[in-house]
Amino acid sequence: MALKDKSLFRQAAPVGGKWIEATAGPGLDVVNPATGAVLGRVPQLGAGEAREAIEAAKRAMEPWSERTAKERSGLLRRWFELIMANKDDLAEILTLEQGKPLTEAAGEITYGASFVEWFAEETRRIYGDIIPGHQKDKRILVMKQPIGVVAAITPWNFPNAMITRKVAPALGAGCGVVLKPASQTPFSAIALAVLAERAGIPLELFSVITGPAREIGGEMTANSLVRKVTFTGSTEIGAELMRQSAATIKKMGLELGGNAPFVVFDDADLDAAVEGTLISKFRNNGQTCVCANRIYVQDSVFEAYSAKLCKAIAELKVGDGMEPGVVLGPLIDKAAVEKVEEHIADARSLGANLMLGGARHERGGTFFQPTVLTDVTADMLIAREETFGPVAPLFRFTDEADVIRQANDTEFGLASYFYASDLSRVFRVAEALEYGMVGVNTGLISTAEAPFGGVKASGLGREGSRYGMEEFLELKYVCLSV
Ligand SMILES: NC(=O)C1=CN([C@@H]2O[C@H](COP(=O)(O)OP(=O)(O)OC[C@H]3O[C@@H](n4cnc5c(N)ncnc54)[C@H](OP(=O)(O)O)[C@@H]3O)[C@@H](O)[C@H]2O)C=CC1
Ligand SMILES: O=C(O)[C@H](O)CS(=O)(=O)O
Repeated sequence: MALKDKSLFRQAAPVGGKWIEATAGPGLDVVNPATGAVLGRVPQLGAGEAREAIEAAKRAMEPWSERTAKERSGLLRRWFELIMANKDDLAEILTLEQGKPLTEAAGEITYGASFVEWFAEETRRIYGDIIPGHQKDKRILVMKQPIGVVAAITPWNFPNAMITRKVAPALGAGCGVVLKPASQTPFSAIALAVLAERAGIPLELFSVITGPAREIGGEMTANSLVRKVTFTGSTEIGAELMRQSAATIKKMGLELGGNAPFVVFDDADLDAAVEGTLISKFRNNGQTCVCANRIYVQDSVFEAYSAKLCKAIAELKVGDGMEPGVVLGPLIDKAAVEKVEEHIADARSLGANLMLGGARHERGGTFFQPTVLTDVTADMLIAREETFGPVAPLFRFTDEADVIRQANDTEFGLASYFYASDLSRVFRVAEALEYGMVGVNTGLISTAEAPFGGVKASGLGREGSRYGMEEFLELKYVCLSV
């Protein structure tokens, strides 16, 4: 690891304002998915440290929320500036622990920092209301106040941005945060805490608890000081956390699984559609919850689109994310490879044809060939489950009403995409798709300015945009008799 600032790679975790070193007790190894080499160790913490962190965050919240919005905003801005100033180091740490190519990791750091920048600005615009009274002597005030201690649990696929997308608005709202990052990618979270402390944000407000998820999550969901649980990950775990949180009536923010349709109509710009497919399907090697998971192509353009797509995919370089020119890194682990293989085998056994790839890459390990399947049908696993890998399954369709029905035929509702030119079709289809987000003639929709989130089994709430700040606030109605 050739960091400019070696203090950013810290084998320790901040708990309630104190750093606990990995060498101080039992630790957890963190492995580079591209090589299998151990990168370093983090402390193995548990319910006790989670409780300590929650209590410290509660104590620190009072003076923190009493600071002016301008003061909190200024400290978040400073954190943003430090993240951007250390982008290269943060990107290297991210690539080494998660596997994505260095250029893509740098893009994630910029994307993650944009949430800190955005919520530094939103912090100063947490407006309340004064509503005309219902009686002559009454005045109605609506105040917005910090919800309380926030517990955040984040996944391995975006180990920087999924953290800033939660921690920045929570701190801006005046809350304290206790974070459990994914075990495969804790160093990106720890580096963010190093920089938050350096920016002047009190460390008691931002703890990182590394260790067994179920034990730590159990404390987070049971502890009554935690008033908000914000989670990004699988639908299965999101539902479990919701059940566990019910006893203490916590507000839930759930960014869960997806099964995004990507529809190419006969009036689409096919070159743009291929470009959109590459970014939507192969970003992070297909390991994002908003990746195109089912690609529907209208009959009359199927041959032209699929030929263009295969030509473009064949040029994608597979390799270690630290190598120049690599576009597709390794999958996160062996289980991810096995799920991709299961989806391909199942589809082919039910009649799908292999147009490109289809097997483990010659590099070995968890590298996989980018793959295109045709003649895919709704009865295949790949149509019903999120693949979370570099497989593009192509479906044919005839008419608009039919493809909308197919696109909506899933319990998920996170992201969806379609390419078309006719304006009335654009509005018809965008309004008919049952998803939290719709990309029209684009395969990349994620940005701090917009509300990110899903419906149905894809979750609750929104992150980013002005809506993302509301998730960490409570409304207080004051009825004033004057
Ligand atoms: N909607 C969205 O924005 C996103 C959704 N996802 C979805 O998540 C899945 C892939 O991510 P993956 O990380 O495997 O998902 P998981 O749900 O397995 O893990 C996500 C996080 O939850 C933790 N966790 C796991 N089990 C528990 C538990 N019982 N109690 C508390 N915390 C727990 C994990 O910790 P540990 O690492 O220690 O196991 C990790 O930090 C896919 O379905 C994907 O679609 C992923 C990213 C974004
Ligand atoms: O974890 C994910 O998949 C992210 O939410 C996707 S995005 O925000 O980077 O698009």
